[in-house]
Amino acid sequence: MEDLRRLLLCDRGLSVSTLPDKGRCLFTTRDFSPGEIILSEEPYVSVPNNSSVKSRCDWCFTSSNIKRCSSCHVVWYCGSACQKFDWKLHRLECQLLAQLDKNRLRSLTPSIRLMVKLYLRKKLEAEKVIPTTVTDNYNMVKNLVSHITEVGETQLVMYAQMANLVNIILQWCDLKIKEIAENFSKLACNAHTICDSELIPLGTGLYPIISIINHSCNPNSVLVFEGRMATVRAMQHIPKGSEVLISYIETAGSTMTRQKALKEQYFFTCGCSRCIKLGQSDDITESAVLEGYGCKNQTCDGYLLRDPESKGFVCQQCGLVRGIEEILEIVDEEKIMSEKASLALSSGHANEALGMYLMVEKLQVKVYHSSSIKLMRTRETLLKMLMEMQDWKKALTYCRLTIPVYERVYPPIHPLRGLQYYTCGKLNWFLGYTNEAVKSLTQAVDVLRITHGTTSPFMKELLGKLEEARAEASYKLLSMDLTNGSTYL
Ligand SMILES: C[S@@+](CC[C@H](N)C(=O)[O-])C[C@H]1O[C@@H](n2cnc3c(N)ncnc32)[C@H](O)[C@@H]1O
Repeated sequence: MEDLRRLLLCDRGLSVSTLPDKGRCLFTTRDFSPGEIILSEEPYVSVPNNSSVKSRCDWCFTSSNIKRCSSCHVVWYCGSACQKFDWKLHRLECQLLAQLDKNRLRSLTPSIRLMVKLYLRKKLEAEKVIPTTVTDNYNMVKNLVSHITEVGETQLVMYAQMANLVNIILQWCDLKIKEIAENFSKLACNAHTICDSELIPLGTGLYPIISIINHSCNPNSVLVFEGRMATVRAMQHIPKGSEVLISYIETAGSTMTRQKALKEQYFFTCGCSRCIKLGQSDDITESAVLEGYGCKNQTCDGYLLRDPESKGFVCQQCGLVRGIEEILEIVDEEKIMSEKASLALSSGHANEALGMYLMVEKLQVKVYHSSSIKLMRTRETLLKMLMEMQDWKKALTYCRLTIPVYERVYPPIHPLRGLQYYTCGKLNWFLGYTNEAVKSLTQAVDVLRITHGTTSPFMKELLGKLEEARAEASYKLLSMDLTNGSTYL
């Protein structure tokens, strides 16, 4: 820990301190500017979320040109370079996986594989096959919080079952189920979901230094990935002596929803600048808007609060009372339709699912506030489906409908907000709305150059698109001037 402190302090303008209510915390020892890289780290161990429909390279996570390992038939690689990087560890894993029967292979989830890889890495470090560094060694894993004493019984039983399976796979006589179970608990509150630049999950990785970073619902930094490499970037000016904070959860929800998610998975009560407002009048309003019902009068955009005197909710804008029974009737209908729609979508009946999601949206418009998160999620699903069907016009309509809610629930610099502007820009571009495309792509660049940097292939593509759109907008303007000019002649 002392070595780590010195290393981080000297090289990166960071230091590790321990606070009684938070445990280890990462602090800055110099200023960081918006978009600046605070920390980059390779995973200690990682694993892709492979499924029967899509597999990825075990090292770099690409899904292109991958081939299955010819010995174990479980792990995939995109080429000999990635296979070589992974070979020291996979050589051992390969022998173990090759021995598993069909039933065992079916229970080989990404979490189980990650744990097997963790123990194999520990063994290879002990045997000096894999060299260790101050920031890359099993002691870093030992230092992670597990919260094992706070884990509920059902979860403990599940960890024990998973530990048993790891034990069967490894076949080591000195392994203790209790220790493996505790390591599963560590993974639950320390491992990170590896995503692509568009924040689509690809797998899971354990990044021991990044795991020192605590959470805030109003973070000053963001975690993004390029392949397996994780990078924490400053989202704003971070003065020397500040704590580096990222968000562990989806921050769009109400304070109560966020706190519930943090308590359930990470066992703490967040005391960030947003969470301390819990129960204050602004917080109650925001929660009613985001997760509550809308006014019965469709032309009124008021939010509703429960009327303690009557059996209903009162619109805080026009005073209209809405009965609980009427609300529940629509909510029930919406729930049933949502379940059917999701089933149709997962069974590959895209057209049927689209019709159902449109009905869900109609019901949600009837019952929820216009800035409801549920309604926003349905519109995101519709947007995604329509894009897959290449119905750009309708997709743009739904994209536009989500933007005001994104602008309400996410701060100006937030990757999801930047990505939604990007989608809007691309759709405008496909449809030939050049000026709108320039506007949305500019908004996307303003956000994503800070959260994602400017050098990744993803960002280069975005910057190229913006340049193209700008050139076309200028060309159109010039042609219009010439046409107008010729009428005057
Ligand atoms: C990924 S670890 C972060 C590093 C951790 N503080 C440590 O000592 O290793 C996640 C755990 O840190 C603690 N934590 C993170 N953010 C916190 C916060 N804002 N307030 C209190 N505890 C927090 C919780 O115990 C949580 O389960």
